[in-house]
Amino acid sequence: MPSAQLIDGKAVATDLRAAVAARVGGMYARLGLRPGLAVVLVGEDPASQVYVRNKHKQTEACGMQSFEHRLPADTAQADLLALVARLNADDAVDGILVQLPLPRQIDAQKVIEAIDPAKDVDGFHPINAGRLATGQPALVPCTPLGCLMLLDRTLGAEMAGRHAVVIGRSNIVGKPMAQLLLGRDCTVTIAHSRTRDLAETVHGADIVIAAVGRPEMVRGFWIKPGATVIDVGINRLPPAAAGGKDRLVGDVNFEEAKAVAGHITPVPGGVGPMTIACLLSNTLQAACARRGIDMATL
Ligand SMILES: Nc1nc2c(c(=O)[nH]1)N[C@@H](CN(C=O)c1ccc(C(=O)N[C@@H](CCC(=O)O)C(=O)O)cc1)CN2
Ligand SMILES: [Mg+2]
Repeated sequence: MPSAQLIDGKAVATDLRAAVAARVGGMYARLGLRPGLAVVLVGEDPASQVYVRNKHKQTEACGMQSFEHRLPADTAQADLLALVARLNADDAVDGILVQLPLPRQIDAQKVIEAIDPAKDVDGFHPINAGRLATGQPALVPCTPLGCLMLLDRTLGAEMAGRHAVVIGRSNIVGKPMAQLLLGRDCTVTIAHSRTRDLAETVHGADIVIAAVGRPEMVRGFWIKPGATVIDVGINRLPPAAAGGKDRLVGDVNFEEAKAVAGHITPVPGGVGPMTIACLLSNTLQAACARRGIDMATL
């Protein structure tokens, strides 16, 4: 049985963090400035706590300042908006990220729109989404940006003219991913839960991006032989046997798909590590843009 080549997101993320750290070092040496990232966590969602802790550690490890704000689960929307306003006004803060999901009393869209677009390192503000959609320089959402970097390394210029199918239409992954693929001259289909003949649609794809949030939904027989498969899903399943650990699976049935695909990302160790590395890269980009520094000179 042939087996796909694994796309090692962990290794690419390590390289990207090293490149960011080198430029952060250059910025401090030349200008005495350190980019600052503020991360806001509301509530105690266990997965979010892990992600925020990792963001803090990796921000400091690459030489940037990390400002962590933890608020109780019953925080009023007005209080969160007031904190965002303070961070917008704080010159030491180059990037602001409010960890999602937010508790239900808070309208996430209102919070996203309150962030200064110049500090919106998540790239979720409508100004950045509009810039991406119209081909202008933008802060780009971290997960799709990470997927694009993995594709650039795997396929490079061969992406042009290829059929890419994005499964999922969220503002956070599916829609920006489709824009980025268009920017690489792919022919792009956005599929979703209401798409008819999803298996057939996916079978026509040279590049599959699975971002549906349903464990192992994409089956091996859906995949065109030799296709490149990028799995964005992170689904935690109960242990397979008593006493075991939770299992993490993607949106793709990995064992089946790897027998058919040309290249595939694993879960864990594929797209996930790229998300935080791209956040650090976006923070450096925001710091340079806000301060009129040409990043290439660092
Ligand atoms: N404001 C935001 N909220 C959320 C985002 C985001 O980009 N901005 N994305 C996700 C969570 N996320 C970062 O916040 C994230 C998810 C997964 C990983 C990761 O490294 N995954 C590992 C597995 C880790 C594990 O065991 O859980 C992997 O796939 O190898 C990093 C960041 C939702 N919220
Ligand atoms: Mg992964």
